[in-house]
Amino acid sequence: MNQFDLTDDQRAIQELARKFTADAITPHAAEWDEKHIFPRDTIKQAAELGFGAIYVSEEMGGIGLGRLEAALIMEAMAYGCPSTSAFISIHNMAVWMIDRFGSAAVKQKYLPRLVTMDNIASYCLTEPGSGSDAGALKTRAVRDGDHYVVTGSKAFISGGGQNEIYVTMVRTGEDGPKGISCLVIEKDMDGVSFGADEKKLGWHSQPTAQVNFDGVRVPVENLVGAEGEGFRIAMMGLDGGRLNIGACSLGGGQRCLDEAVKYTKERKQFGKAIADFQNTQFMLADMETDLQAARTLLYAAACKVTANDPDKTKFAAMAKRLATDTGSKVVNDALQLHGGYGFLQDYPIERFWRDLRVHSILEGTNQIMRMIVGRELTRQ
Ligand SMILES: CC(C)(COP(=O)(O)OP(=O)(O)OC[C@H]1O[C@@H](n2cnc3c(N)ncnc32)[C@H](O)[C@@H]1OP(=O)(O)O)[C@@H](O)C(=O)NCCC(=O)NCCSC(=O)C1=CCCCC1
Repeated sequence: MNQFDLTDDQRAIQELARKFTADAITPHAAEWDEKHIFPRDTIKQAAELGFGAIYVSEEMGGIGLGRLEAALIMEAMAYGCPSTSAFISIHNMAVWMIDRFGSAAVKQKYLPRLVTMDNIASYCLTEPGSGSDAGALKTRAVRDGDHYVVTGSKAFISGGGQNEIYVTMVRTGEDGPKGISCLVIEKDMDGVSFGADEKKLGWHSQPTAQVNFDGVRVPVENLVGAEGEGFRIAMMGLDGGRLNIGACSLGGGQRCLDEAVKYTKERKQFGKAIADFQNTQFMLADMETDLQAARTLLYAAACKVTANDPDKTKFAAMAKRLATDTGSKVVNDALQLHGGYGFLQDYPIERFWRDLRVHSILEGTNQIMRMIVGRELTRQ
């Protein structure tokens, strides 16, 4: 695997995440998928390694690492289960928003229970009527004394109904991105309710549900950043989230490549291992090449986001687009190389095929990623 000039510390965190995956994730992932088990205990074990607060400073209980280290962790965990890795990534994105933009009071109130993952955070931007056009969201928060009164609904929320904390983008002002603010809302606040657990193609180890707010009274101190800064904060959160979703595709894709190499060396047809046919070798060669290329771009993008480089949003979008498209292509080719067996649940490929499919849709579709890159290139 590409080491991209990793430091000793980065290799150590990668090894820690790989060992955790081999011990605690890989042996159980097929069962979580088949029985739709949400592995809260395993997630708690991940938090004990610091994986619930990757970007949070050590004084606040986190491990204070950067975007490349986070990508290494997510990539390693996705080798066992892309769904569980992505779920932990989303929590980290929401926690980063609180840690980076929250007041001292809001950080003190929420971070101690989030870093341990005793409470888990959801990221609430998408609504039934606004997906790609996130700036058109309608959930309204009206100021009433020292509270906001929140009314509206959020759709496709990972952890919806299970998580305790909802980092929610709401409209406090004018139409469009500038009227949006970010609020921390708790599951147990009066007026919070949830839709049914969505039935999905993949990502079975995590719940997904609509979250509804019906006149929920949220203390003003739960505002993250100033009024009107919510869209920018949400987008900055997604710059990091998109890297991690890309990393999950790379980890899942690597697992499928490794499975395909193993299978084609064992499977015999026409009197020899199918790995000895040129067609197989060309396919495996392209899978390896494409994964390495996407990984190199993703790690470079991660360094740019950590450094707050002016090009960071463009690089995160390019990396998310390339890594998730590559993951989808690699898992599809791995399934083809497994022949009919790839279509059966006896082999892990079909689970990865289902889990990786959504990565080119969520946290910004790959069409929106191209739009971001195109806009940056043509900006006057
Ligand atoms: C790119 C986009 C389409 C942009 O839109 P517009 O044209 O309305 O807004 P525009 O004019 O581009 O911008 C407004 C202000 O905002 C600043 N800013 C934007 N990005 C950033 C950024 N990255 N960093 C800092 N500032 C940013 C921008 O500069 C502007 O400010 P200014 O007016 O200049 O002062 C945006 O809406 C987007 O991206 N959609 C995809 C949503 C989408 O990705 N969901 C995913 C939801 S989450 C999800 O899918 C999950 C699924 C599973 C569970 C977890 C979550």
